[in-house]
Amino acid sequence: MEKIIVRGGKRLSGTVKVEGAKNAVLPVIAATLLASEGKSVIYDVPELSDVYTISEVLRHLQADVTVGNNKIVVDASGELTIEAPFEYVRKMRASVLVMGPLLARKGRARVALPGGCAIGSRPIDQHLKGFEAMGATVKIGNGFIDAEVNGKLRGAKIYLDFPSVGATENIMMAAVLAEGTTIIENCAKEPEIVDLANFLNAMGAKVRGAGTGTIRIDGVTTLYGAEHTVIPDRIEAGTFMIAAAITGGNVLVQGAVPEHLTSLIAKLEEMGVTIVEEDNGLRVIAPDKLKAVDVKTMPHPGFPTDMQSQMMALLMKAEGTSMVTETVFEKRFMHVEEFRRMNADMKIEGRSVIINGPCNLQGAEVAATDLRAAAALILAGLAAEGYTRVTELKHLDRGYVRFHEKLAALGADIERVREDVDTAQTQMTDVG
Ligand SMILES: CC(=O)N[C@H]1[C@@H](OP(=O)(O)OP(=O)(O)OC[C@H]2O[C@@H](n3ccc(=O)[nH]c3=O)[C@H](O)[C@@H]2O)O[C@H](CO)[C@@H](O)[C@@H]1O
Ligand SMILES: C=C(OP(=O)(O)O)C(=O)O
Repeated sequence: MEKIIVRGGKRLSGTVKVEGAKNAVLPVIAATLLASEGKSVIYDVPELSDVYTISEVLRHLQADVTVGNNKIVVDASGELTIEAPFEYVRKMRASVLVMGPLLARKGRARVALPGGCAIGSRPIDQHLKGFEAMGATVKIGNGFIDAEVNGKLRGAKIYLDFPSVGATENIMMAAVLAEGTTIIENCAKEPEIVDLANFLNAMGAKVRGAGTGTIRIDGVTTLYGAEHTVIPDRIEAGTFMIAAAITGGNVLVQGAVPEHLTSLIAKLEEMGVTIVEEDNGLRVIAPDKLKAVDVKTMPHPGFPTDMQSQMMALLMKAEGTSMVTETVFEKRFMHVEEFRRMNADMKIEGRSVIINGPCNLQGAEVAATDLRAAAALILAGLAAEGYTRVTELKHLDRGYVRFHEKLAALGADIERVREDVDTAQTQMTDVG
């Protein structure tokens, strides 16, 4: 079993470079399926297990995919198949993003129904509502979603009940090759939506309004392979900003885009952290004492749910009572029990968590329950007394490239080890 072992108490300093964004590259890779002519070349692709999973999905659909050196080349100009099986969807829910492109290009898509998720039920009804509005028939049975359109998809006016990131992306990708105009209202405004729109437009699509609450798409007949550089990962950047703040450090997060991080910057400043915009990123300088604040997750430009658990780690070190309210996902608080194993003083009240800081954090053996919880437990470990051992690293590898190496380069006492269950006790003693 692999573990990250971190000994708390080191002040981080230096420079860390942010990778291309996981949540931008996955829809962009799905969108390469729309090109019936030419190859797409995507740059700044992070080396993450999710990138390998979506690449496998595309290969399964008969696209020609080459991944390496932070670049991915996709040739989808040949005959594509239409089915994304459960073995991929179970590893990564974002596999459902091939549905829009397949419907647009092939008139049919068959995608395994995503199963349960540690952060709450995650239906895709808004994606399907959009496809139906464009003329598709959607059937669910035997663990699959089958969508089919007689002829071509037709442009439609679609109002989303919630500004879902995935539904906005899937509907955009379906609409670019539809007949006529599609208008998506109450759509998501995340920077990753803008990145996808830029890539689609580079392929020859006509998408306007990305980044606002209404997107308008005029369908075109053909899309072509294009080149694109993925935006920097604002969640990875935010995670390193918190690493600096939680260790009393001074770190330059290279590649962090201030406009993508306004809510996090505002909250960190409220806590007393100094944030300086430099030419190539954000410098984060921790104060002597952190102040408690309340945080509520919201769709962009609100505070991102993908930063909620890392922020909770930081609030455990702040003086006073903080409240974190999660409004985007149903139950994204699995990390609370793990924080408690580290002596955190916090309790769940409905959709909120009350944190009484500063907590005297102690190292413990803890298990990552989802991707961001993995990062948050390591952050807590940086500020805890003694050794913290974090397991279930498959979650971390979905979204962070060489996380422990980057932290070690900033001065953290951290290593990633493989421990057999039988010898775990001995080795833990050795390390600890
Ligand atoms: C690969 C990727 O980009 N993942 C991100 C994306 O996930 P994802 O695209 O899955 O998130 P959504 O914005 O769709 O989901 C937000 C909320 O809407 C609900 N919902 C969504 C679709 C739908 O058809 N019906 C419905 O009820 C979900 O259950 C959830 O409660 O945005 C989330 C919200 O910022 C982030 O946490 C994820 O990291
Ligand atoms: C929840 C996340 O990703 P996904 O939607 O791929 O599960 C995340 O990036 O934190």
